[in-house]
Amino acid sequence: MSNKGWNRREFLWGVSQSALTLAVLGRTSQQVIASTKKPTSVLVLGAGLSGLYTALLLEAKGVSVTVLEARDRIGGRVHTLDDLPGKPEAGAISFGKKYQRLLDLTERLKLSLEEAQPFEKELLLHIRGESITAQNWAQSTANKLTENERNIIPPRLLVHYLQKNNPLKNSTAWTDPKHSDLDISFEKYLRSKGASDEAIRLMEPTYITNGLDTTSALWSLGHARKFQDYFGKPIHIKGGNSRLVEKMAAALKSPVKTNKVVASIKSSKTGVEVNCKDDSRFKANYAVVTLPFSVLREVEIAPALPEKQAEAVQELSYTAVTKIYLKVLQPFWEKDDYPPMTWTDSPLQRIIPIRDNAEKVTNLICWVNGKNAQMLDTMSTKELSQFFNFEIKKIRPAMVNNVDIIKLVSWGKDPYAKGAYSYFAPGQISRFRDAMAQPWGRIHFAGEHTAIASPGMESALESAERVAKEIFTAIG
Ligand SMILES: Cc1cc2nc3c(=O)[nH]c(=O)nc-3n(C[C@H](O)[C@H](O)[C@H](O)COP(=O)(O)OP(=O)(O)OC[C@H]3O[C@@H](n4cnc5c(N)ncnc54)[C@H](O)[C@@H]3O)c2cc1C
Repeated sequence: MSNKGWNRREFLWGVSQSALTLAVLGRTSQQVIASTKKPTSVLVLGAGLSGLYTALLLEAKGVSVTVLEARDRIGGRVHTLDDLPGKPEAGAISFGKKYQRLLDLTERLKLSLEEAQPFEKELLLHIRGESITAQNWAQSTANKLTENERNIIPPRLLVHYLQKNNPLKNSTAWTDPKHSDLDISFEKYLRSKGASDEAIRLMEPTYITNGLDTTSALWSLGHARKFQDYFGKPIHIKGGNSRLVEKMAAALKSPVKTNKVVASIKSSKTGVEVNCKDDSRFKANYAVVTLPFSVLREVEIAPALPEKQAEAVQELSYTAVTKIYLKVLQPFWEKDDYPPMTWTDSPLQRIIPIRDNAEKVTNLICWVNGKNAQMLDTMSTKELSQFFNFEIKKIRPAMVNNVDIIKLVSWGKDPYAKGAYSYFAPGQISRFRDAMAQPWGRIHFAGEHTAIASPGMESALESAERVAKEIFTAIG
């Protein structure tokens, strides 16, 4: 996992001089191939951000790369819904000015950035069956928080507890064994910092995991530190984040092979063999696996992974996220005179407006995380639609008949993601962190779940750089 002997700038300079630039500027790729010491081939499994960036980095040094992707589209958890008004994102939405790798890539690929929609300042709270404006929250009878907490609106409680006195001073500190005493239940940690039962109840549903009790406090603090260090004003790629992965794929010498669902990976002394569900077979000197562990656990790996790594593949947690995209038929907020955004302690959790550049609401997303998302995932589309209408009648009657469900996206049910983001349960950082991304024979591992320092999309790119260095070292 270390970057010993590598200077990131030199490494990227190598890239800027070769595949990306050549492909993007249309120069011949022969010069790149000429720089290879020995002919080496690599199978990259998965065409998400980490797989595509790995492939570009390897091609830049003359490695012959084949990318295998299960879906009929590239990008994985970067997916702009081009078929919906306003082109909302199904996956990654925004990033910050310190996502250096992502910013370098967008510059090289001549993509434009623009400010992403900021978080809504005004919102309607619907708590314990009552509708309350944020301004009236502190005095509301539905507010059962303690004296120390009652001035904080429920969506800000987590920020309050996570950013106040975060013991992790930088974005890699969560991997330092000196903090392993924090690898305990996040709920227990929050209680030790004074969080009341009611604060726990309100924080639980919308947190970015499936439960406060089943999440490591160390992971949560590390995640909070990374976001604090990396984010700032949210930005995104003009026209949608899928434009980035599309351009990355187009810059590859060999097109991504889509509809290739990897079923088994074998590593031997001389190379790797990958078999896909359509019975196609691919051989190369090395494989880079970027599949989320939630999916990799169904792929046969031979020889079997070492015990701890195998446990990590089986047990790493992934957050269920279900998004219900809504078309606005009538501006219902003009009827009830509340802001368009709703935050509630009932199962629909958050209904967030999507705005165009003129701030006009184009549509809405009902964004549900964790256990509530898992509950929605058990429903048929018809049942979910009935449940949604039943719930909005209670939380926002003005919405009834004034919004229409136009799309459902469930990352939990997605067969090639099985969750939106990885996270560690209590005790898992100490058990798995060092073992989980170790190369096994000729199989190497990348993907957001294997990164250390950076969050979100940047973490996928961080992992690609690390794995490309591993392969270059292995080639010699
Ligand atoms: C709802 C949501 C919101 C997010 N918001 C943000 C945000 O605002 N900012 C941010 O920075 N990040 C955000 N992220 C996180 C970001 O999208 C991910 O960290 C990043 O895209 C992960 O890239 P990856 O390459 O590691 O994984 P993936 O993108 O999942 O790539 C893995 C690839 O492997 C493929 N695959 C799976 N199984 C197989 C198989 N058997 N055979 C072959 N291929 C297979 C998949 O189809 C996929 O293309 C969000 C993610 C989600 C889901």
